[in-house]
Amino acid sequence: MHPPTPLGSLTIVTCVVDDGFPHSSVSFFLRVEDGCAALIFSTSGSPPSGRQAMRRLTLLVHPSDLRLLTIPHLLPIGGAEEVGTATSTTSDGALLPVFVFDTSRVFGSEILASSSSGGGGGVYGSRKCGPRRAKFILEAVADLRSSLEKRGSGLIVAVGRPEDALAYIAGRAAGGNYDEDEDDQDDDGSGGGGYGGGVLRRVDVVCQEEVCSEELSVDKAVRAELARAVGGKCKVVFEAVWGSTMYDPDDLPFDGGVRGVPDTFTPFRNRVEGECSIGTPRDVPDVAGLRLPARVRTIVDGKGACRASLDYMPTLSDLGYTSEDIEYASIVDARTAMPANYRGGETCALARVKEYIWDKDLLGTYFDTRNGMIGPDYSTKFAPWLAHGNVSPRHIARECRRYEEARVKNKSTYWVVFELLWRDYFKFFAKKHGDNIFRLGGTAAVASRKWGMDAKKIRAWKDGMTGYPLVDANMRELAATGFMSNRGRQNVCSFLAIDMNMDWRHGAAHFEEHLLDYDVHSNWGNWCSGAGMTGGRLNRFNIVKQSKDYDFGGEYVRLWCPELANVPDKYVHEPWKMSEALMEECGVRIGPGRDYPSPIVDPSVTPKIMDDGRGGGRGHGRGGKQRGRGDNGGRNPNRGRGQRQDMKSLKTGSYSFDSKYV
Ligand SMILES: Cc1cc2nc3c(=O)[nH]c(=O)nc-3n(C[C@H](O)[C@H](O)[C@H](O)COP(=O)(O)OP(=O)(O)OC[C@H]3O[C@@H](n4cnc5c(N)ncnc54)[C@H](O)[C@@H]3O)c2cc1C
Repeated sequence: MHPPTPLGSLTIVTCVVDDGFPHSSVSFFLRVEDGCAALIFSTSGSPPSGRQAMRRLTLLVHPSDLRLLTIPHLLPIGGAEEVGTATSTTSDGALLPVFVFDTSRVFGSEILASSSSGGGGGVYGSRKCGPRRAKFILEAVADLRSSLEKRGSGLIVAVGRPEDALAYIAGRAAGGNYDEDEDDQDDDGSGGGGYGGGVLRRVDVVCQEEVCSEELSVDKAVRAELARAVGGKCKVVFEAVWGSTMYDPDDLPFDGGVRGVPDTFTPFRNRVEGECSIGTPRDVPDVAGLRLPARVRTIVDGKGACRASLDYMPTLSDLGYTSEDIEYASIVDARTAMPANYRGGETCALARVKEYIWDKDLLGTYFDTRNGMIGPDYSTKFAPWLAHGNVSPRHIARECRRYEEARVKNKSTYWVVFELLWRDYFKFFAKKHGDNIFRLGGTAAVASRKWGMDAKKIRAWKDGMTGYPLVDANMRELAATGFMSNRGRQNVCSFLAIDMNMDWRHGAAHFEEHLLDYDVHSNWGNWCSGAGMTGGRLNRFNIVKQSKDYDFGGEYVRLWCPELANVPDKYVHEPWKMSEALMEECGVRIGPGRDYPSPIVDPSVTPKIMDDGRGGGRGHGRGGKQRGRGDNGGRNPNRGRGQRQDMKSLKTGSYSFDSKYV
């Protein structure tokens, strides 16, 4: 272990998962600077004589990024440097990382129970974070702790309201001028860490810039609580720093920056690729840069209500999950498309990047395989790790470039970076449109559409019992594994929002509960767009045609709908067309209350919504994205015939790097 930091400064890194609607997660980084209470910073670990004043405290708040590689991104490089308005010095600093599980907004038995019941507290009857993703997050936090420990640091884990936990830790680090209750008094009665009320002059909060209102409300609460806890004695400064995208918003070539981002993807892509470059991640600080303060265990001893300590790690049960949830989260379905033995965390994320790109050499064929639905290798499966900041898109883009230089450069090697650009786009899009991405009428404020609401039908969609095998297979896969292919997502989204004409937000919230890779911007942006609520033409996916195009022999459908295992290929995507005799022959009866349901919506009827003049187009989707292979809008079912041609016409673009962070 590296020796504890010398007297001078302390950095606390706090990562707060706040994974609910419309949150993703939030990490807080807190730095105490320029002198501190002696008990904390003594190099010997024992208190020097006399009391020393803590003059400055900086909180760095960074959403979603559970990886060591996040830390350098937010730290000023060597010595004094401006971080927005907050000038800080790291040369003699110490880093105290903290992760808070938000049991007041995301986890916690009351939150989880109220949402799963579909009652007043729930968001469209779905929970903010299902147990499978919660398990992934726990693994990621444990991995981060282990990485930090290997570098002589550690990770404080806490539960509760982030604002309370941070204020508690800051208060104790500040010298006992904040305590949550009497029980926290030390034996010497000095309170908190027993520092006897050192004088804190300034608290800086530097956070990752948030985009959606719930995340912003957490920031606000943190600001208020810190001000309450330590603000009477010192100045509190809050600074937001952008992160988690390949491109910096400041570099965007649109008038008004993010506010000028086009509402369709193609013009965004063309200009960004032509005029911007991808930022380069910084190196992780060395051991000296990550050193823990002495007596850190005195500051956070696990005794407070938030249980903050270097050893504490909640269980799923502590987070409010039931025994059924816990059992469900532990089951690994052999049919999963996720890579074998995947786990949350940077270690596994980097291993998957290496495996996919280098060991299995799959990057060079991604464009041709990406529309698959079975197995770990048809697409990268990077999304769950990206969503939790276990790996950065900049790192992946750099690996793609390295691969191009070492092996081959082709459409596939470009296409992964192209997909990551979609991810960037949805974050910028969410920032531009704010909470409109969560509204029924979407960013285009569509008011004309008459939505249906049928709880039983929505339940059937969620349970994979719509009678449309491709939809049902995908929904069952999601429930059983927490993953669904992009092809599947587009189809089930279109089916719920257009064919079933149900409030699309039920679908988005269901995805939010179940997806391992849930990301507020990508999920709600894709749903809003898929439902046709971002403007432009409505892009309906013809489910039967899609089934035949992408699951020709029905292998995928049979995998997830075993009732259909013996149905002949000809009928596997339209089992309702079988005669009673054929059903008998292949051992499945189709119909209400039978082995497999009949179609929930009449396959012979084009959804009414397609007649409003917006349907029939292709390539609208997320603003002109043509991944639908020319999926037709429903009026002309043959329109998609030239799909493969369309695929070929998708043009390769380019990407370049900005070396300014190297
Ligand atoms: C209705 C709907 C909801 C979605 N919800 C999410 C979500 O919550 N989180 C999420 O990460 N992706 C979401 N996506 C996008 C996409 O389906 C997944 O990113 C992808 O399927 C994940 O698998 P992969 O990592 O193998 O992707 P790959 O095909 O290997 O793509 C590489 C990476 O590019 C990014 N990417 C690819 N397609 C998209 C896209 N359309 N939008 C944004 N980023 C993209 C992802 O980060 C992905 O990991 C959604 C798509 C739809 C249609």
